[in-house]
Formats: sequence, structure tokens, C-alpha cells
Amino acid sequence: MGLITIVLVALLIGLGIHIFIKRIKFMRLRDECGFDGPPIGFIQFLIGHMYDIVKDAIVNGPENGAYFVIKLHEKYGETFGHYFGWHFAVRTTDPVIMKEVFIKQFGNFTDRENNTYTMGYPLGESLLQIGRDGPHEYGWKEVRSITSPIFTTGKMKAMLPIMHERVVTLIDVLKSKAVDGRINVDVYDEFQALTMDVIGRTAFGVQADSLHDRNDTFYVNGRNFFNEFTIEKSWMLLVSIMVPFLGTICRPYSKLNGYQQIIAKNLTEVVTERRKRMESGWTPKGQVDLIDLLLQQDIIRQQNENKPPMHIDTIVSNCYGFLLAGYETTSTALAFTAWLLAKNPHVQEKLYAEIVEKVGNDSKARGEYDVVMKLPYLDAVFQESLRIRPPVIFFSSRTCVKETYINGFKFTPGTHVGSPVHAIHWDPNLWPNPEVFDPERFIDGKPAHEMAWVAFGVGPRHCVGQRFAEMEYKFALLELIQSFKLELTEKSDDPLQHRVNIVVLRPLNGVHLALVPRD
Ligand code: HEM
Repeated sequence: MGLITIVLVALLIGLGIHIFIKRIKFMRLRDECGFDGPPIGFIQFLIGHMYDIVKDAIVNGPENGAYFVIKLHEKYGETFGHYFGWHFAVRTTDPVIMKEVFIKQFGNFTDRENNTYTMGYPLGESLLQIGRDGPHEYGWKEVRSITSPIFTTGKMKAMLPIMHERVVTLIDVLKSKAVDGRINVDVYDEFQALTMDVIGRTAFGVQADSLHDRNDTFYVNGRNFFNEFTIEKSWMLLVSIMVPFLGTICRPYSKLNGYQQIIAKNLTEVVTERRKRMESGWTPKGQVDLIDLLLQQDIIRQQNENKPPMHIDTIVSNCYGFLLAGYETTSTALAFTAWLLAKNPHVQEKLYAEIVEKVGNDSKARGEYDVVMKLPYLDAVFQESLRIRPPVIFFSSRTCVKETYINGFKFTPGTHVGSPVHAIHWDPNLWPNPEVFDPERFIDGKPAHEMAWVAFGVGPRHCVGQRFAEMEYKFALLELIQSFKLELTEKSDDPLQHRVNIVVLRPLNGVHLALVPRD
């Protein structure tokens, strides 16, 4: 054996021993910080409890994905720790710890839970994932400060006509599908086309028409991305979580990355054009979309703070983030609600009665923000639907950036902390008979405490698009219920099955219903 070979072998052995010792130290972190949690065997030592999650999905089927974390809470209490590949993650539903992490000590938990996939372009620069230090000279705080003003009530009202036109188109499309006075459809598919068109038109500046054409490029790429965004289908996501540095290397070669690069490329062209238009003095008036509003906020920031324009990648990433956040979530919320209303006709009829009484056939009132957003029973249905079937369950998460102690537990930099929304919303101590769909809960009473209803997250990093989502949901549901009676059919799931796709909860088999026109 030559000298070089001996040196190389010695180096490799040294590196192996170094990684091994580091890993042993890392595996002791949970005990050192005072958390209980699932056992650590040989496999968990190598790849963490991701193994248990994947095994559970294979053994029990994807429809049980949401219950894995609930079982862990039942066994190890409100707060426990487990290993996600090379990350240590704490899961908590304890309202005191949640309040500290998400609100009071936000400065110690500014960043979102992340991995080498979500940190890459375009996702990593969007508000969804950006940390306190972004790839350019600004981070989450600056991006949030230009993004929040585009979701004010005033801006929503200006965007409403684009959204409302699509909602009316959806109803026309559905009516055109009637056979013998009934429309048998997968409403999830229809709502996905609606939300894709709305986000395409408001955030991407494209005249997406997925409602009429399911081959629309925008729709196809968006859907492909979401269908691929699961741990079973995307090996790259799994690698990014389990072995972060390999995730960075493999990322460019994955299918998932391919879909998002196509969308980002198209979007870069639109943003470049729009920026040129705005730099030449054009300002958004009348009907506006999110790109124009974002670029306008950036100009205001440049003037007020004497800063250079934000990098085009940041603007593109944020519009892309709006697609991710706005397409799947709202369509899922609407589809879950449609099923819940079909299953509970007394709730559906009460909602219909409110719509007839307060809005009737007054087409002006039906398109009016202040009227629709303030219908009390519609609001109760919205809140209860998102309680019983929250579309986003694993995204209320943070990464600790500064060591701190909460309730006797130690949190060290790099530790992930997440609060599974469904574990809170399905807790019988907070919501008696949690499996019963009962909008009256939100008319007669209030949640047990401020952390008991967290469908849009908590604190300064809560969902920035909540108003947008609520507006789209309420206008779409109002038109749907005014036009049709929803019924379950022999094709409907009963009970409704769901599955987890990374952070979202979505119907497993679509939502097949019969729509019976009311007139
Ligand atoms: C029913 C629909 C929606 C639900 C249930 C939902 C839920 C959530 C949740 C749980 C979070 C994490 C909050 C936290 O960490 O505390 C979040 C963040 C976010 N959402 Fe939504 N969302 C919805 C729709 C939307 C829409 C329509 C948009 C934009 C058009 C949007 C944009 C965002 C963004 C950008 C963030 C990251 C905020 C930040 O980190 O500062 N969401 N959403």
C-alpha cells in the first residue's frame, strides 16, 4: 500500500470517527434539553425518526398520516422531541410554550423549520421559508414588511373583481355539467381549478383559465408539483431531510425542482416586464394584482429607507410562494367544507337561509366585500370547517436561533419547534366532541384560549394571506350554496378520508358530490 493510500484511509477513518462522535453528542441533546420522546435504536441513530414516519405511512396507509403525531402526543405528552434526519425537532401543543415560541420570544425563534430543499431557489427566498438572513442583504423582516401591506382590506377589495369573476365562471361551468338536473363532480378538482386561476391571475399576471381547460400549462405544472410534493414520491425531499448536504447536491436533478424551475422562469419574464413598466412611472390603479402591489411596496421601501430595489429573485420567489400557499390550501378548505355541508344538511340549510335573507338575489351585495365577509353564519362555517379539517397542519413551525429556556426545557440554536394544528383542533379538552361538525361553537362561544384555534398560525409569522384566503373561500362558498344543494353520492367517501402531503392535509380520493341546482 502506498503512502498516499495510507494517508487517505487514515483521513477517511478519522472523518468517520468524527461524524460518529458528533452524532452521539447530537443524540444526547434531547435528554440534555429535558424532552421525552420516542426511542432511539440503530436506524434512528443513523437517520432519525423519519424512518418511523415513513414506516407508519407504508404499514398503515397514507390515510393515517395525520394520526402519527397524535399518537406520539398521547404517549409522550403535550411536548416531546424527536429526530428528523439531522435535525432535532420539538413538537408542542402546550399553549404556554407556544405563546413563548411564537409570540413572546419570537426574536429567539425567527426562522421557519427548513431543510436543504426548501432553502433553495425559489422557495428559500419567499416569505414562506426565508430566514432572518436571506441570500441578499435582507431577510424575513424586510420581506414581510413589503408583503404585509399588499394584503390589507383595501387591497383585497381592489383585487376582489378578478376573484369574483372566476367564482361566477366556476358556477357557470358547474351548471353546464348538469345531466338530468344533477351535476356529479369531484368538487376538489373544480376548486383546484378555481384557486389556480385566481392565484394565476392575481399573483402571476397570467390569464389562467383552468376552469375551462385542464391542460392549461400553468395548471399542469402547479398540479404536478403538488402531486409530487410527498415524501413517498420525492426521494429528493427525503434525502434533504435525512442527509442535508446530499439534498443540496441532488436538488437540481429532481423532478420536483424541474416543475418549479419552469414556473419560476415564466414568472421572471412577467416580473421583469412589470418592473420596467413601473420604473417608467406607471402606478397600479383600479384592478390590481399581487405582482404590481409587491413591486409598488418595494418602490415605497426604496424611497422611505433609501435602499436599492429588492433582487428580482426575491420578487419572483414571493409570487411563487403565493402560488404554493394559495392554490392548494384554499381549494382544500373549500372541498372539505363542501363535503361537511353535504354530510350535515341542517348546517347547509341554515347557511342557505342566511344567504337568502341577507344577500338574496341582490347581485351588488353578493359581490360586496363588507357584506359577504361579515355574514355571521358563513363566518362560523368557515371557522368550524378549518377547525375540524385544517388544510395546513405542519407548517406552524420555527427554528431556534438563540439559546433559551421555556418551562424548564432548553432550546438550542438549530432546534426545530412545531405545533401540529390538527392535534390542537381535535383535542377533546379544548373542543368537546371534536369530531362533530358544529359551527354553533363559533356563534355561542369562544375558543378555550388564544392557542386553541390556529388554522393560520400564530404571532408575527402567522399566515400573511389569511384575508385573501378567507375572501376567496367566502365568496366561492356563498355562490355555490346559493346555486346548488350539495349531496353525498355512492361515489363519495364516507367518512371522508384524508392524507398528509408534507405540511398540508388534503382529501385522499377527491370529494365526489352531487350538486342539485336550486332554481
Ligand atoms: C385556507 C387557506 C390557508 C391556510 C389554512 C393557511 C395557513 C397557513 C399557516 C398555518 C401558515 C404558517 C403560520 C405560522 O407559521 O405561524 C401560513 C403561512 C403563510 N401563508 Fe398561508 N394559509 C392559507 C392561504 C394562504 C394564501 C391564499 C396565501 C397567499 C396568497 C398565503 C400565504 C402565506 C405565506 C406567505 C405564509 C408565510 C408567512 C411568514 O412566514 O411570514 N396563505 N399559512
